[in-house]
Parts: sequence; C-alpha cells; structure tokens
Amino acid sequence: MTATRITVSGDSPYDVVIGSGVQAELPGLLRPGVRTVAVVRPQGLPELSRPVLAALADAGYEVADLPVPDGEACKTPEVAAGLWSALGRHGLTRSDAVVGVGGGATTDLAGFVAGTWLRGVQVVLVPTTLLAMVDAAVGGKNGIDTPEGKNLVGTFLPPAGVLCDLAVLPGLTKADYVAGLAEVIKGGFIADPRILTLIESDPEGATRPDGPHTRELIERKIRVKADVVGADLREQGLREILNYGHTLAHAIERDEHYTIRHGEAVAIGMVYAAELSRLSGRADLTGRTRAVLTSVGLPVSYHAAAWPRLREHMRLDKKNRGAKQRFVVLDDLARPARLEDPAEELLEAAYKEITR
Ligand SMILES: NC(=O)c1ccc[n+]([C@@H]2O[C@H](COP(=O)([O-])OP(=O)(O)OC[C@H]3O[C@@H](n4cnc5c(N)ncnc54)[C@H](O)[C@@H]3O)[C@@H](O)[C@H]2O)c1
Ligand SMILES: O=C(O)C(=O)C[C@@H](O)[C@H](O)[C@H](O)COP(=O)(O)O
Ligand SMILES: [Zn+2]
Repeated sequence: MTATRITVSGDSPYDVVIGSGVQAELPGLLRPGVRTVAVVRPQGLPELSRPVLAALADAGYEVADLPVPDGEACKTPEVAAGLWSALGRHGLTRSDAVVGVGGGATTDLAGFVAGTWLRGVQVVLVPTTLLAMVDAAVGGKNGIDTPEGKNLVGTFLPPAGVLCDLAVLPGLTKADYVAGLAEVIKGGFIADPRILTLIESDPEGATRPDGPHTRELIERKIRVKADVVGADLREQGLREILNYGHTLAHAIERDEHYTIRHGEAVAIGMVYAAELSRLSGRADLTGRTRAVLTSVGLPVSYHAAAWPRLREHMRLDKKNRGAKQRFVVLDDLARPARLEDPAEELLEAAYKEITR
C-alpha cells in the first residue's frame, strides 16, 4: 500500500507520512541546511533506531546516537539535562536537527529538548507505538514530568515532519498496542464517530496491527488530531478537546508513579468524563464508552480509596484557571463542551460511578 501524507496546517505546516517500510522518507522530512542530527531513542530497543541511524548516515549527515531510558522514565529533568549536555558536546547548532524515535514518552522528550536547546531547533519525530503515531508525535506538544505532576514542563514546537512506519507495530506487546487504542477511541467520541463504529464492528480485529480496519483507524485519528492542532496549536480553546479523559488520567498516572500505561489511564479517565457529562445533564454516553473500551480490553474503573489523592492531583491540571477546575465533557457524540468549576459533590458522585 502506498504512503499517505497528512498535512498539518498552521504557521509551520508539516507532513505526517504513514506507510509500511517508509524509513527512506526520513531525510526528506528534514529542512535544508542540516549538518548534524541528534537521534534520541530508547536504549532498550536498538533494532528500532538502527534503520533510522543508517538512513541518516547514508544521506550524509553527522549522526549523534543518544540513547535514553525506556518509556516514561525518560521524561525527567535529569534525562533532559543529560541530552542538553550531549547536544553541546556534539556542537548542535540552530541549523541542525533532533530526531526522536520511539513511543510517546521518547517523542515527548525529544520534542522538549529540541524546543529548549538554543531556544528551539527543528525536530522530526519517528513514532514507533500506535499511541505515538495517532497522538503524541502529531501536534507539537511536548514535555517532561516533575515530582508535582505529569507534563507540567514543556513547549509547543511543531515538528518539521512525522514518519509513521506501520511495519514496527507488530513488535509491540498486546498491552502496549491496546493502550494506543484508547487515544483512537477518544478521537471517535470527540470528533469522528466512524472510528467507534469500525471498532464496534470488529473489536478483536481492532486490537491487531494487521486488523481489517487498522490503517483506516490510524489515519482517521491522525486526521482528527491534525485538524484540531492545525487550528489551535497553543491550546487557546479548541485544542482542549484532545484532553478529553485526561484530567483524571494524569492524576491516576501520578498516583501510580507512572507504572500504568498512559492509554489505560485515559480509558478510565474517559469513563469518568462520560459520567461527568451524564450527571451534569449532558449526553449519556456512559454505556457506549464502557462497552467499546471493555471490548478491546481497556480498563474502565479505579480504586475507591484513591479519590482524595486524585482530587488533589487534578488541581494542577493545565486546563484549570485559578481555583476553577475545568473538564472536557460531551454534549453529544462529537460535540465536546466544557464543564467549568463543577461542584465537589458532582466530581465525587461521578467518581463513585467508576470505582471498583
Ligand atoms: N505530546 C502529546 O500530544 C502526547 C499525546 C499522547 C500521549 N503523550 C505521551 O506519550 C506517552 C505514552 O506513549 P506510549 O504509549 O507510546 O508509551 P511509551 O513511550 O512509554 O512506549 C511504551 C513501550 O513500548 C516500547 N516500544 C516503543 N516502540 C516499540 C515497538 N515498535 N516495538 C516494541 N516496543 C516498543 C517503549 O520502549 C515502551 O517500553 C506518555 O508520556 C504521554 O503523556 C503525549
Ligand atoms: O495534544 C493534545 O493537546 C492532547 O491533549 C493530547 C493528549 O492525548 C496528550 O496526552 C497530551 O500530552 C496531554 O497534554 P497535557 O497538556 O494535558 O499535558
Ligand atoms: Zn493522551
């Protein structure tokens, strides 16, 4: 199948290239004038970055190979500081580039380091998980975690390009693949209900990289994200809809010390958001939300005793304004709305609905 190119519009437009065996397209995504490319990649998965390093070296670039810890463990100030030192040692200038290869944690870190080094150098992202392809690598949001919470430090830096090589997806564990489906399903609820019907028509197929609708699901979700971030890169309003389910999800991730997968936390968070929508007199999509998430093996509940801690963690959500807690909810399918400054009783009542 030929590669698909989805252009993300905005002040710095770029392409998301989607296909199987498309590594050779990587050098073409870099802007002209680059001499050195710093490749940020998970240290435990050399087989994923080897073709990327080779493609860049063959194209004549000086390549700096910068392995970092696997997964969320790389999204720390210490790892970022280590990369800044490495970029200094390699003499990376403003005409050079960072390439981030890996899951969403690695692409978030690579984007953050590129966005802060010399106040911003170009970054090209090569996502290797389903979640990073359909969400993290597209849209220019990057960040790291701090002891106070998830993604509290970061920048907006649109990548120069994104390369999704679908051939790497069969290497993922089932659990990592399915975690990515949570962000695909999010796209179905907030903007493109066809995503939901495709998954509901064949939930088992949806959990496989070779499923009958996999390519369509990936492309549909990337288009949802591209449309939103193309219109509102800096989250002045519309972009908040991509945070559906994330207010509670980020609190759960912090509560679990980042041992729960992001997509799993988002699944639970979407059930909470659906309950908030229902209990505040909006749409009742709670049944459909639980059914579609459960059908692909995602979690839909959390421990009752965690509520006081989660409530505290949610106070640092980026959508909040002063003391006002804000949530993305749904007036209907594909009709996101905001719930502003909800009563504490409502927040707790919705939580009771999702406890195990
Ligand atoms: N910036 C954004 O807009 C955005 C959007 C969504 C999520 N995120 C962030 O993305 C992160 C989650 O991303 P994730 O789910 O990809 O997790 P992850 O990056 O932790 O990757 C999951 C695991 O898969 C491994 N892996 C990666 N590619 C592989 C492959 N092809 N084969 C085998 N193993 C592979 C990783 O090393 C890791 O162990 C979170 O930090 C989340 O906050 C950011
Ligand atoms: O791109 C966005 O905007 C999103 O909200 C997408 C989310 O899936 C993603 O997890 C993002 O990193 C959350 O952003 P944050 O600003 O709440 O940290
Ligand atoms: Zn997310």
